[in-house]
This record gives sequence, C-alpha cells and structure tokens, in this order.
Amino acid sequence: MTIQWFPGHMAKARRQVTEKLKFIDIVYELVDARIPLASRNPMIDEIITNKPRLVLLNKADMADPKITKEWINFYKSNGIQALAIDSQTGTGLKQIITSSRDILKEKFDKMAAKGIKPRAIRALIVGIPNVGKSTLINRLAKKNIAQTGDRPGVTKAQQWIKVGKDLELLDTPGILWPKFEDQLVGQKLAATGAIKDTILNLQDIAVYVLNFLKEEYPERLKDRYNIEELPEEIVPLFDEIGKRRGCMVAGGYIDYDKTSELILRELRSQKLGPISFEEPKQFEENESNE
Ligand SMILES: Nc1nc2c(ncn2[C@@H]2O[C@H](COP(=O)(O)OP(=O)(O)OP(=O)(O)O)[C@@H](O)[C@H]2O)c(=O)[nH]1
Repeated sequence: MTIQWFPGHMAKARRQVTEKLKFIDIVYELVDARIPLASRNPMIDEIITNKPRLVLLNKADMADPKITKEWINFYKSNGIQALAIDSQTGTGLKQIITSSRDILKEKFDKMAAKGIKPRAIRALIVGIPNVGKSTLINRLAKKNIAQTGDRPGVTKAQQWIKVGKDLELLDTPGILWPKFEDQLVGQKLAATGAIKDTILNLQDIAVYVLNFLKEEYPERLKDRYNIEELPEEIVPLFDEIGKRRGCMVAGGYIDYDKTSELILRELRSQKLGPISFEEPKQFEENESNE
C-alpha cells in the first residue's frame, strides 16, 4: 500500500519553517532516537539551508543506548552535534544550552566584537508529528512562556519561550513530514507509534517487527514469550506467541490481528526493553552500495 504524501501540506509546512528561520540563530532538529533517519524530513538540509543545527535524539529512554552512542559519533563524524535526550523526564536537556553556545560561539563572538549587547540564543524546534516537540517545549518552558511582543517574529499567534536567561524558543515548532512513500520507512514509523496503526496493515507492521527482533534481539523475544528455540519462519513464530498469550479464535486457530496488537503494544510499552530500529552501520553500508 502506498501512502500519499500531500504535496500541498508539505509546501505549506516548508514555507512556515522557512519564514521562521530569519528570527532564529539555531534549529533544533528533533528525531526519534530509535529511528533517526526514518523520523527525519528528507529535505531538512535543503529547508534549513546553512542555519546552524543541533540534532536532538529524543525518546532516548526507549532506544538501545549503545546504538544511540553510535549515532552521536556518526553525526559528529559528519560535523553535526547531536544529543540524546528524554523530553518526558528531562534527561539530557541541560546540555542543549551548552551545545548551542558551543555551536554559535563564532557568531556571538563576532556580535560582541561589533559591540552588540549579549542576548539569549533564539531557537526553533522542528520535527515530524509525534516526535515529542510539545513535550520538549513544555519541559523546557516550565512556566516561562514569555510575552515579548516587541520582538521580531512575534505575530499574534507567536510567542517566545524563555529557558533560563540564555535561551529563547519560538513556541510553535516547525512540523515537517517523514518520507512516507518508502515502505520500510512507513513500517519503522508505525512500529514506533509515530503513525497510526490504521495507516498500514497491522499484521504487516507486526511481521516487520518480529523479523527485525528475530534478527537483532532474539534473546528478548525468547525471554518475553518463553520460547526456547525461535522458529525459522515467521508464521510459526506468530503461532507460538499467539498460543502462549491466548490470542485465539474459535476452533483453536490463532487470531493474527490480536497477536499483532499484543506484540506492538508490548514493544511500545517497553516490555521488550529499549530497542533501536536503525543503526548508522546499515546506513553507511547502504550508501556505499548505491
Ligand atoms: N518515552 C518517551 N516518550 C516521549 C518523549 N518525548 C515525547 N514522548 C511521548 O511521545 C508522544 C508524542 O509527543 P508530543 O510532544 O505530543 O509530540 P509532537 O511532536 O508535539 O506531536 P505533534 O503535535 O503531532 O506534532 C507523547 O505521548 C509523549 O508523551 C521521550 O523523550 N520519551
């Protein structure tokens, strides 16, 4: 099934982000730490052009910490600073200001040399739907939503949010879209709950997840579902899980929809532990194969 990519929405979203760029010093590109590539807008580089950027690997609490570290190194080797954060608890958020200062040092030093008074760093958060933009803004904002009507960028609907004395955020984040038309991207987005289960077939998503876990995290599957030896084929694996969890229909058959739902629910509620669906290694291999 192909998912439509609504060119009208995209153009509008893009225009809105572009308009905001002129008011800010730095873009915070929020991605899902479990799928840093699938959860980014493929045209982000083109959209933000040469604005400085800090990549925030959000929901790091749900990702495999070892792979998150690899991602941070991967970005670093490409000249981009990235931080692992958990917007829900606030873990890692302090580092945002430190890293921003570091990235913008040259610009602010130049401003100081010209005698311009030091001011707070101005930032815009961008990211795909459901990646955690509002959670991050609320966490950073606490009660500091500022009414600063005399500032460029402040229109009737737009406000700056103060984060301490050193940072100001535009309160409305930029929403960008993932690359829907790629089936694997869609499956990763669905697996992590970024898009509704009704968009893709539930069983297809569960098959993708089971195949992935069988390859990358077989021990977690065995432990969770009490399976000594994982079957080679996917249908018998479904059957084992369905049987063990009582996902049956009359006549002793497995209810595949119910089993799929169970697997996805347990994955998303961390019952299978922190899992990353993408690692930089694969990406580098793919790139060199092209
Ligand atoms: N575990 C975990 N959950 C998070 C984190 N950040 C956000 N969430 C959850 O992810 C879901 C989506 O978060 P939102 O803040 O609504 O995402 P958004 O990007 O503002 O979404 P849109 O408004 O659709 O653009 C919510 O259920 C949050 O509680 C995080 O760091 N860790």
